[in-house]
Amino acid sequence: MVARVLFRAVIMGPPGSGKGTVSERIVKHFALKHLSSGDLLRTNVQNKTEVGVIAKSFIDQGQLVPDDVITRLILQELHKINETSWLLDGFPRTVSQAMALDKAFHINSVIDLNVPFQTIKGRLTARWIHPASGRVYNTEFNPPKVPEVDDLTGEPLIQREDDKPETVTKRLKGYEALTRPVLEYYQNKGVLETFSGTETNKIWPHVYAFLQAKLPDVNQK
Ligand SMILES: Nc1nc2c(ncn2[C@@H]2O[C@H](COP(=O)(O)OP(=O)(O)O)[C@@H](O)[C@H]2O)c(=O)[nH]1
Ligand SMILES: Nc1ncnc2c1ncn2[C@@H]1O[C@H](COP(=O)(O)OP(=O)(O)O)[C@@H](O)[C@H]1O
Repeated sequence: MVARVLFRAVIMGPPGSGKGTVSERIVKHFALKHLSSGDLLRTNVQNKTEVGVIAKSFIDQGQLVPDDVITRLILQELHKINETSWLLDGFPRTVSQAMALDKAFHINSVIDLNVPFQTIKGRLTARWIHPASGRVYNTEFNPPKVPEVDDLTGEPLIQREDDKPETVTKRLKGYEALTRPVLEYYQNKGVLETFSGTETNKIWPHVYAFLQAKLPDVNQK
């Protein structure tokens, strides 16, 4: 019997850099399960779980949820998909989270979307999401077929409370202070792969080529 080799990847980048958009494309081509910390937290907030109630005030203020809360939540989810290759989006966001993740799993690659802050700000005010699936739209870049309606389910789209300009500014500052050191952490481990640019459509072919060298494309015609 051939042992199955699991591939564990993380996608990083400032808020609005395109992590969700690129992740959607990655999972269309490669057999990776996508786990987004933001989507998971929003589901918890909506369902008013214990974690959701704690997380809500931090998210609304553009602050990170405490390390112990998010780390427990994510590791619990990852253990549920232990037999699968995965792509983790939005976690880790602090060095302490990265160290906790390292203790539990070996990370093969970290994809870093390096998009200038100036480019990001305008994108987020035009972002609309379908909360149940995590599908992401943009009124200019990838509008839904019908305004404010999800293409696949026909359900309403929403704008995130934390995509207001003043909250975005806070989130970007938080990224600089707390998350940038995580890039250095992974750089030192030799697993960081940075993709720089201002447009997802130009960044994507490079991300695709990088992954294709490591994984079979399951969507190839
Ligand atoms: N104008 C523009 N918008 C983009 C581009 N790539 C993604 N977006 C939109 O920018 C917003 C943020 O992207 P998202 O994937 O949610 O970023 P994340 O916060 O890193 O997960 C969404 O509304 C996307 O549809 C791009 O190249 N140009
Ligand atoms: N790893 C994490 N650590 C702490 N807080 C997190 C983490 N992931 C998500 N959050 C919280 O959820 C919010 C939304 O996250 P996310 O959807 O990933 O935003 P974006 O895609 O715009 O970067 C963050 O601003 C933060 O409050």
